[in-house]
Amino acid sequence: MEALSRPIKQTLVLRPRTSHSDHALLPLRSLKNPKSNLTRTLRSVDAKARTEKHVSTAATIDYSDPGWKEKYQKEFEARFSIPHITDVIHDAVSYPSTFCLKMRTPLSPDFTNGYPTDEEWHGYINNNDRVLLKVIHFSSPTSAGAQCIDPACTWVEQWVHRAGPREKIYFKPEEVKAAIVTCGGLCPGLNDVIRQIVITLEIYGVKQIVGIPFGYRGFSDSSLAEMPLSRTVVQNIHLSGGSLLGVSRGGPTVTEIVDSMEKSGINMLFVLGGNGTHAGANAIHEECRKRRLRVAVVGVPKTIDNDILHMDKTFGFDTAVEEAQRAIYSAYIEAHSAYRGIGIVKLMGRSSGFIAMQASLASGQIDICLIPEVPFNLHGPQGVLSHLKHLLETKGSAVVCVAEGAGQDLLQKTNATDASGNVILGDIGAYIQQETKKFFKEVGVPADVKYIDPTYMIRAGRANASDGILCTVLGQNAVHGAFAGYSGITVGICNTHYVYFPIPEVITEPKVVDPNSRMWHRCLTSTGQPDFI
Ligand SMILES: Nc1ncnc2c1ncn2[C@@H]1O[C@H](COP(=O)(O)OP(=O)(O)O)[C@@H](O)[C@H]1O
Ligand SMILES: O=P(O)(O)OC[C@H]1O[C@](O)(COP(=O)(O)O)[C@@H](O)[C@@H]1O
Ligand SMILES: [Mg+2]
Repeated sequence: MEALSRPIKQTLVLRPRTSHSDHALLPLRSLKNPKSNLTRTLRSVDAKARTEKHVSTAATIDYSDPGWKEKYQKEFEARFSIPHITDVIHDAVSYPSTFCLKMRTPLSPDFTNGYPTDEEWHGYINNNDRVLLKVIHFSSPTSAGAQCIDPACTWVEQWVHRAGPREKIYFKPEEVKAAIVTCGGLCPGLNDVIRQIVITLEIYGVKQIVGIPFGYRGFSDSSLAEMPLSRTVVQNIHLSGGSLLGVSRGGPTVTEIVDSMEKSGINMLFVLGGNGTHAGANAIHEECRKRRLRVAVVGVPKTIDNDILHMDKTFGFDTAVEEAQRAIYSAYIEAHSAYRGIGIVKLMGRSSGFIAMQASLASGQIDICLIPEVPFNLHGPQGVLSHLKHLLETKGSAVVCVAEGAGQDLLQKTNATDASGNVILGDIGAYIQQETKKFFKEVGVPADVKYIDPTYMIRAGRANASDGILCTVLGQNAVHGAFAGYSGITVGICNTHYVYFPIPEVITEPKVVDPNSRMWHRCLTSTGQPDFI
């Protein structure tokens, strides 16, 4: 039995998927052997491409083979095909959907008279609908932010599955017991997603909906009872931050979780969380398959850091950037009002600097933005401290925005981890504050240094309007995905369209800021900072 609190890389088994007959795009049908060497090679090529912008894959793909592009696209289709309960439960039958916005009168409680309306309604998603994952045709590997598959940066179409309600569903609503669990740290919007999942489940006709208290822990702790949920219970929960259900890190084993689900009769599980939670969700999905349970496990990515692969953004991120403005503004006012003032703001971002970068850009008050993806020196003639001295001499004050994962190489490592196995980072903000004070004392010039860490104030807030809408669409699509019979999937927004991804594809590594991207360059233009190397 394996505990849940392990580093993701040890747990993830990237497995082949079989494709459900009516949801494969016809020209790109799954390969007979999706676990071929080519699959593995291309996966690593693609991962490398994400971090290095362009790749030389001559050693792994034979570009002289006129069919290389078609092979790549087939492999891609296999990788991004979404698991379906009929992959293992071959006799699972489908029913006409009970989700039809032409039938908004309350549905009969037991559906004994059959399912609503056979009339044609053009509100469903076809299983073969797809969304393009990449929309830019880079004509050269040197183009800003270019991600290329071959050295010539050829245009290769990469399609992913469109999210939304299907005409056929694989669960009878009266036989569904749906559960929702929220794991990891807080993030604005959790309550909005819970609310939408409950409301949409009720529209399908589900009567048994429960919340699992305090993350995965709620599956094993007998003192924590399931929380019954309904539209009445969730009606106003989005007006508060946090999670109605509570959150936690660490927790029971996958076996314990699935045992508990079986005991309680849960056959739809909605899992709200980040990369760790999704690794857990995928393990639960795999265990359900192993036991041949007719269960749908669907994730909704929750990461304030916006560090999940392939998605335009995750909920809570916009709110975090907006809330960060208040901290930055306070730091600016403190610095500007002091004699030779320096304000330092630390923002969230364990491995990705999206919040720091966007908050810096939005505020226009940041002189130095430091993110995990871009190494920097603090000391020395090119270092941050020398630049701060220059800023005090030329502007009279300065404001620094640092992401929590930045400059970890400058801090002493502790190897400490939290209950989920995440490395506990050193406090880079406090370190910069101390070193700044020390530096100005040593050079014998005054500096008034103020440090603000708004992390928990930001995390605990309620979602802003744009995140509220994102949560609404994601929550609704999670329910549509489960009813359509998909499992081991997560929902996301991709090039402004909503899609389903197989979970492993979005958590192989964190999404990071590309230091060669236009957005990072815009940030540098805005701050006017030099390279600190
Ligand atoms: N590799 C993993 N496999 C299975 N479960 C995991 C894994 N990593 C984390 N978890 C579980 O997922 C939950 C949330 O993980 P955590 O890393 O704290 O937050 P997040 O989901 O936001 O990354 C915890 O209960 C943790 O035990
Ligand atoms: O104090 P906690 O709960 O461990 O959370 C701190 C961490 O949570 C985060 O907000 C991220 O949370 P997740 O791991 O849930 O995405 C980090 O930015 C921060 O380091
Ligand atoms: Mg995480």
